[in-house]
Amino acid sequence: SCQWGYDSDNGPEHWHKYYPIAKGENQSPIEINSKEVQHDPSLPPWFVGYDPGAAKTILNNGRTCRVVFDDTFDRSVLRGGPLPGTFRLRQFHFHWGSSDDHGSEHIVDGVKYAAELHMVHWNPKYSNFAEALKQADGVAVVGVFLKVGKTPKPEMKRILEEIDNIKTKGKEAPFSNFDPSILFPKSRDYWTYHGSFTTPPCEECITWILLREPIEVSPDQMAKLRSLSINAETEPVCPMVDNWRPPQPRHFRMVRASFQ
Ligand SMILES: NS(=O)(=O)c1ccc(C(=O)NCC(F)(F)F)cc1
Ligand SMILES: [Zn+2]
Repeated sequence: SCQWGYDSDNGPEHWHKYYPIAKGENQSPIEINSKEVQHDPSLPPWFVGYDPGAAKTILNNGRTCRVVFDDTFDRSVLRGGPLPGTFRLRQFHFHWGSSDDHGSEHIVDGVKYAAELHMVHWNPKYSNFAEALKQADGVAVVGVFLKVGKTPKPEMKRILEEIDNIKTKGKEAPFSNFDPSILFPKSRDYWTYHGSFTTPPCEECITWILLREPIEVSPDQMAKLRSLSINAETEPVCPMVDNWRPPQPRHFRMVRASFQ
């Protein structure tokens, strides 16, 4: 059936059968090779104005851990950088590996990070997210790499504390008063290119803003993320790990850097 996933029988190599765009020319993720990146001095800085009160719930949807925000008005927004106008924060989620040496979706000069955080925003010039994802300029995702080091990221604590309440598919818990910009690294340097959802329906609607500087988390924090399960409560335990899509062909796309 159409239940896509990351296993050998429903994973990225199968997605095109139900979502033909998965074989498109603007798919994500991609490999970023610094040598082929074009520094664009005209790229402005990006800004966020997030209202902590917009945070609503944290859920396990059987494929990732997602935090959802109220996006019924311009309450938490992203603007600047390569974007035309302001984009509304809708949710953020993660992709990670079964061990610290892989797990990110984008790969930078051959480096695979342990995980990748995606902050998903949509263009309110379209009436809703479902409409926006059909447009080339409909969605903007800020990607942040997670690397494993000795120092835990204190700002990840609240998210990881909720993991025990959303262990299995379909579990949801209230998640309020959270400004996700505390998860950003110090530097605002970024790469940007046009791409797609990295999961079905793989729509080519995303302006990617990938931050160059990773955030550092501890081994225990990564282990906490890996303690999530993809199964429902009543089903056999199946760890939620390796929920990443491998890099897709870049084709004729330019990757621009905001930095030299
Ligand atoms: N991994 S990613 O590219 O940031 C990414 C971001 C958002 C969605 C999403 O909203 N899927 C649900 C929808 F839209 F109904 F299909 C999928 C992937
Ligand atoms: Zn994602």
